[in-house]
Amino acid sequence: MKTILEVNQLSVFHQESAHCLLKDIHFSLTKGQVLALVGASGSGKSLLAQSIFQLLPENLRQKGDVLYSGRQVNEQDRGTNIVLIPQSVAALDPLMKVGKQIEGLIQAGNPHQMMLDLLARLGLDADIATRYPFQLSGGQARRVLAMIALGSPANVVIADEPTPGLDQEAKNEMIALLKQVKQAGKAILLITHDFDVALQLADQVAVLEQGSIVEVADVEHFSGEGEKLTHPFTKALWQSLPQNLFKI
Ligand SMILES: Nc1ncnc2c1ncn2[C@@H]1O[C@H](COP(=O)(O)OP(=O)(O)OP(=O)(O)O)[C@@H](O)[C@H]1O
Ligand code: NI
Repeated sequence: MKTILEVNQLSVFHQESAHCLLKDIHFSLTKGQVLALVGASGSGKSLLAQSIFQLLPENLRQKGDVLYSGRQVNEQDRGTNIVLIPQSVAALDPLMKVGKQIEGLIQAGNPHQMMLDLLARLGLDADIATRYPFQLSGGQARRVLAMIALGSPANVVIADEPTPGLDQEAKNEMIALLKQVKQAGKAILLITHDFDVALQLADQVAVLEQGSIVEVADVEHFSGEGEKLTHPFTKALWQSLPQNLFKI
């Protein structure tokens, strides 16, 4: 299978103190592959997403390689080849109506109709399109962010926490949409706290601890009592699922 995103020896550090926040990260993604990235709050998940996207905060620097189709990622790749569903809903443009923001990214067919179809598929009223971001609830804003990314032509989708704030129905709809994105042959890096979501979508799960990937496990290895998993954090995640609680 052809690799479309490759991350090699990627490190992120403070510009001034050289303190390392991500250390020697490497993984690759092929078409139609979903890699879930899990880890405690503050372990570096969002920084990894931002560094792949080459959009780190100003006081941080990165070194190492991020390759799209075998060449270094550049600014033009953002939003065209690689798209980010950001963790913060502040990423929406506060001065532009929501419908226009979605339509702006849909390049094929009839953008207005596709925008309305996507709204309906995510269980959102059509009148959402005429509102400004501040007039949306947190869960609505999150779904709109996902729509913007899913409507884009990019081959690589980085989803930074796509499900918090969603009720079960909206969460299932988001999972179904991401499954369609996978089936369309796009690669997804799925950052999530919701381990159940990771297991429903991912081919592999990477575990980040204090800036390092400590294990990459095939999703099939999450079975039984987790004997095929190597790292204690990965085992603890598996054992903490409601269906496994009675076993420990
Ligand atoms: N601009 C910055 N300057 C200095 N340190 C930062 C900066 N941004 C993030 N950090 C630190 O880097 C570490 C990783 O942050 P990051 O946002 O990637 O965590 P995360 O795994 O996404 O957490 P969460 O699950 O809460 O979203 C944290 O310790 C954070 O305080
Ligand atoms: Ni984060």
